[in-house]
Amino acid sequence: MIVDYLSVLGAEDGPGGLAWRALTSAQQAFIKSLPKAEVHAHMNGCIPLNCLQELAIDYLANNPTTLVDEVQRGLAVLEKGVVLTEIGDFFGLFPAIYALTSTPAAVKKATHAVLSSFLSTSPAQCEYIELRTTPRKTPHMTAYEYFTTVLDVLETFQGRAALILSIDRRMSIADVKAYVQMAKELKQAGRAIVGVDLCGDPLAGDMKQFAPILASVHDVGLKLTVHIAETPQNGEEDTLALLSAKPDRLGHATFLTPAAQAIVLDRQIPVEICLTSNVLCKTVDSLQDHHVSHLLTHKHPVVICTDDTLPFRNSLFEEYALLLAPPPLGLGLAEAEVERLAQVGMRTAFR
Ligand SMILES: CNc1ncnc2c1ncn2[C@@H]1O[C@H](COP(=O)(O)O)[C@@H](O)[C@H]1O
Repeated sequence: MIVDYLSVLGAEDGPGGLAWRALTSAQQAFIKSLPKAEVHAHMNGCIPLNCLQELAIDYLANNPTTLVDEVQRGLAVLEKGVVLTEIGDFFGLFPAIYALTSTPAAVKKATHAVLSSFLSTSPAQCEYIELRTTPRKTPHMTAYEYFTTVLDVLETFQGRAALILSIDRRMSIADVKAYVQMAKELKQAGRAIVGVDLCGDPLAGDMKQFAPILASVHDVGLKLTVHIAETPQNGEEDTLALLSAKPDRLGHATFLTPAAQAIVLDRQIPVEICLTSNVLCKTVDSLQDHHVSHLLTHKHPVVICTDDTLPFRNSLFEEYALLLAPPPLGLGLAEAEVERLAQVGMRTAFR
């Protein structure tokens, strides 16, 4: 049975909210008690809505003309709840969010709010988070200032958080080289950066050109994770090029071809699984059809993550509820299996 989320969703509910409420209080307590790691969370995709609304008040007061319509439209969509026809619609949400995080003060506030939403709730959503973000130049700061502002705030969480630098598939090769170099220098300077990610529009960029640059992060002890085979249009060439960079984890890995899948299973490359994200972006037909089940039958390492809590309105507790709740709201896994997956998550962290 496929759940028709649109007909059952309340303003605050995603698939995970429904799964969470289908659990007994003992099961909810069990999920809360598990030590967990969040390793696939995009900073600008995880800003709590109330923080974004506060940033919008400042922004609209200080920018009487620039992008006001776009920001108001974007905020209205996020407030109402995002409904996506396909994954391409998702990337259209970010210009409004980016307008609101374009000064160092706004970035500081947003970073603190994101990390607090994972680490400072009671109980915390996770013990440890690897947050990722894309260096971004704005009229108010350089990409280096943006990235180190996030890093400065993150380091105040003292070992409970580390940063991954995201490379966007839409970047020029010159930018990819420059940002990979930035990541290496920050790592060598002893900052709390543990890896590099590849993300963004799944169909942009020539991955054959990106792969050797991405692979070079290993030279300084950084780890590599790549969004891979996220859509059916990602061909085998694209996927194999990314695998040639020897990634240490994979994001999504939804549409691996048999040849790619053989490599992933053979090398035991852990896969970051974002159930709500995949269901709402419609890259999987339903939770029951999600590729995580296939990976689990192969006892392949997977780590359960949130991806973008702002548009998807999910939490790490709810993602775990999707594992435990009985079908069709969840996958109906046994508690021992859910606990094992939480442990895999802690082990696959890059720290
Ligand atoms: C749904 N799955 C996804 N697939 C691919 N890229 C994604 C993504 N979710 C988020 N991003 C990437 O992360 C950026 C926002 O965070 P940062 O500005 O980096 O902090 C988006 O612009 C997109 O490039």
